[in-house]
Amino acid sequence: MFYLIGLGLGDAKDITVKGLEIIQKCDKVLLEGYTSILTVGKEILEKFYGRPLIVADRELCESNIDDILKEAKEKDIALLVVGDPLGATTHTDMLLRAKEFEVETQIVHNASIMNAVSCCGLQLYNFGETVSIPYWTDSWKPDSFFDKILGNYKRNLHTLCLLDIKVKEPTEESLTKKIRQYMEPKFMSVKEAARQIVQIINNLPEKTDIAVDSLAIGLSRVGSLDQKIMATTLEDMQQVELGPPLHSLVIPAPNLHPLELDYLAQYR
Ligand SMILES: C[S@@+](CC[C@H](N)C(=O)[O-])C[C@H]1O[C@@H](n2cnc3c(N)ncnc32)[C@H](O)[C@@H]1O
Repeated sequence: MFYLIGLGLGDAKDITVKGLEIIQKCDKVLLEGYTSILTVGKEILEKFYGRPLIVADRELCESNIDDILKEAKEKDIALLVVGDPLGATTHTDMLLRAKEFEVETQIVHNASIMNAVSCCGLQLYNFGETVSIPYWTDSWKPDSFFDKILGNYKRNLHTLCLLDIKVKEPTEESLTKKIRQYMEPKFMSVKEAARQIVQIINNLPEKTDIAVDSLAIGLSRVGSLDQKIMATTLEDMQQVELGPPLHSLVIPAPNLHPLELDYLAQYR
């Protein structure tokens, strides 16, 4: 059996009872470590679950998944995913592949940033399409996510912006010299995301509904005891420090429900 188990967002104790019981009986437990991270590290999880975990990077999950699934035909194997295993991640491909191999699967759901974002007071019903904001490089500055934010805004919908994570990427030097060397993991902050959005707005040929003085909400480490939420203009968000990762940014709709406004007031 192949299990996909969500770990939730906070710490080791956010695992469900069902998930923990499965982890404890499995032959092998993998921890997916490239689409999200918990505020606690692998060692703390291992101590809490009482068993070793194998970190599964993108290469293992994408290129070597067939080997894992073949093994899951005979053994019980679990893949642990931070948040919900199907929330804003692409793990459905694994489930389809498992079906091809006739491997039985079970999903254990948990909280995701996709629903926990409601901690800022905005109603989930009023969110539009979620966007991902990628890290810009000197030569690659995609801005199509801004059109989606604008589309939501025009329909009076909020936008959840998920921010780029870069783990185990080859360094420039390793690519040219063909050596194995990886850069330090990078997690985009609300400050960096706001800077990219402000740059897009400032480069637009004409004004749009979203301006640098539009409201934005920064969220960090949602679900953990030291989560932080801050509501301010996009311009000011460029200076906001919300501490260690992970961060998300929300661009609220222009006309908020009175309850949303009241709740948000505590974060301004
Ligand atoms: C691929 S998505 C998360 C998928 C995860 N499986 C889930 O259901 O939450 C990763 C992005 O979500 C956001 N995120 C995840 N957990 C977060 C948290 N606890 N606080 C703030 N943002 C978070 C960050 O922007 C991060 O880069």
